[in-house]
Amino acid sequence: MSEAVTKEQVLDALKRIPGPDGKGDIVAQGLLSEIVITQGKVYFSISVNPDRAKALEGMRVDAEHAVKSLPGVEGALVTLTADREPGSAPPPSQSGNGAGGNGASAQSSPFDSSGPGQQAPTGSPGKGPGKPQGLGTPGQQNARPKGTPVPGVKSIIAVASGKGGVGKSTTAVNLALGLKALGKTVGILDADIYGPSMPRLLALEGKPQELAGNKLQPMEAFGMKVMSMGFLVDEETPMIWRGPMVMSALSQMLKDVEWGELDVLVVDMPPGTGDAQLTMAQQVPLAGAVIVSTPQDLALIDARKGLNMFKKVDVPVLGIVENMSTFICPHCGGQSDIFGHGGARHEAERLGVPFLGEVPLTMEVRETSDSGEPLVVSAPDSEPAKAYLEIARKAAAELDQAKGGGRAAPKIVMEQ
Ligand SMILES: Nc1ncnc2c1ncn2[C@@H]1O[C@H](COP(=O)(O)OP(=O)(O)OP(=O)(O)O)[C@@H](O)[C@H]1O
Repeated sequence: MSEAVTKEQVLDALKRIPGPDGKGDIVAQGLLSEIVITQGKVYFSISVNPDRAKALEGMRVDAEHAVKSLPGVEGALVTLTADREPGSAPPPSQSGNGAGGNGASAQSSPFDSSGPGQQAPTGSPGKGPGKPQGLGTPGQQNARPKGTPVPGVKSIIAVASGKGGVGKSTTAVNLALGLKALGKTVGILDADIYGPSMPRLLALEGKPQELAGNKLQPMEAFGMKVMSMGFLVDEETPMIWRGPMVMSALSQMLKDVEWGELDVLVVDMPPGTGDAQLTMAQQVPLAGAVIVSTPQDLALIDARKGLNMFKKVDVPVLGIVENMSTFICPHCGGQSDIFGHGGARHEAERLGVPFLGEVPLTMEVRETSDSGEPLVVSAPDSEPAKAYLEIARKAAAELDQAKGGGRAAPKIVMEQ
C-alpha cells in the first residue's frame, strides 16, 4: 500500500493550478478551504465568483486531477464555492489523516468527477435508441404518465442528487434501513446504472436467482430485498451501451422482480438531472423523492435542479438532506465546515420544502458504507446513525402526508 498523502503534498500539487484569472495559482490566491484528508480521500473547496462557476469548472477538474494523481490518493471531492471570501479560508486544523486508506472498491471511484453522473452519457435514454415510447419529451411540462404500479409495493420513493459523489447511495441505504427500523418492510432498488453502489454498500455478490415465469428473486441484505443494476449489467459493459439498456432493465427490475409485500421501495437514482433521470422519474410510479446535497452553495444549485425535475413530473419532494455537513476529526473531535454548513436547510426553507436533516462527514460513515456494514445497523447509537434515523422518521411522516392528499397548501397572503 502506498504512503498516506500529506496536506503539504496536496498543496504543492495545487500550486500548479492557475487562479481564475490565469494569474498566480489557487494556493497563493488563498482560494482554498481547509484541506481534509481521511483515509486517502481528499476533500476541499475552491472559492470562486458564482457568476463564473460554469467557466471555472475546468479549473475544478484540473485541481481534482492534480490531487488524484498523487501517490496515496484514492479519490478527491473538490467543489467550487461562493460562500467564502477569497483568502478567508479557515485556519488549518489537524486533518484526519488516516492510516492510508483501503477498503474503497476497486471499481470506478464515486469521487471520479469525470465519471458517472456529471453528465448523462451519450446514448442516455432520453436521446438514444433506448428511449422508451410514449413518455413524452424530457423537459416537457406536466408529462407524468404515472408508471404502472408494482404489485405488492405500497410506496416507491426516489433518492436523488443534482450531481455525483455527494453521498446519495450511502444516504439511500441508511434511509432504507432507518425506515426498516421504524417497522416497515423495505426494499432497495439501485437504478444507478453508471455506478451501481449497492453491491459494495451492502457487501452483496452474485446474481439474483431466476424463478419460474421469468421472475427474478431479489437479493437480501439486513432484512431488505435488494436489486441492483450491478447484478444485471456486466461491469465490463461499456458506459455508452448502458444508457439504452437502462429503461428496459429498470422496468424489468420493477415488474419482473418478486418484491413481495413492501411498505416502501427506495430507489437509488442515477446522479444528476439530465434526460435519463427525468425519464426515469416519469416512468417509475414515485410517491415522493428525497434530494441529497452537500451544503456548499453551488451544489445547491444542482439540488434545486433536482427539485425542479421532480416538480416537472409532479412527484412530491419529501425533503432535502444535507450530507457531509460538518467534518468531525476522528483524532481531536474538532469540527470544521469544509463545504460550508446549513446551506441545504436554508435552501429548503427558501424553497418551501421540508429539511430532513444533516449528516456529518465522518470516517465511520465512509468506512462502514465502503465495507458493506451501513452505520444504521452497525452502530445505531452513533451520531450519524441517529441523524439517518431522524431523517427516515421525517421522510416517513412526509410520505404519509403526501399520500394522504399532500401537504397543507401554503397560506396565500394578500399584499396590501
Ligand atoms: N457523511 C459522510 N461522511 C464520510 N464519507 C461519506 C459520507 N457520505 C458518503 N461518504 C463517502 O463518499 C463516497 C461517495 O458516497 P456515495 O457513493 O454514497 O455517493 P453518491 O452520491 O451515490 O456517488 P455516485 O453519484 O458516484 O454514485 C463514498 O466513499 C462514501 O463512503
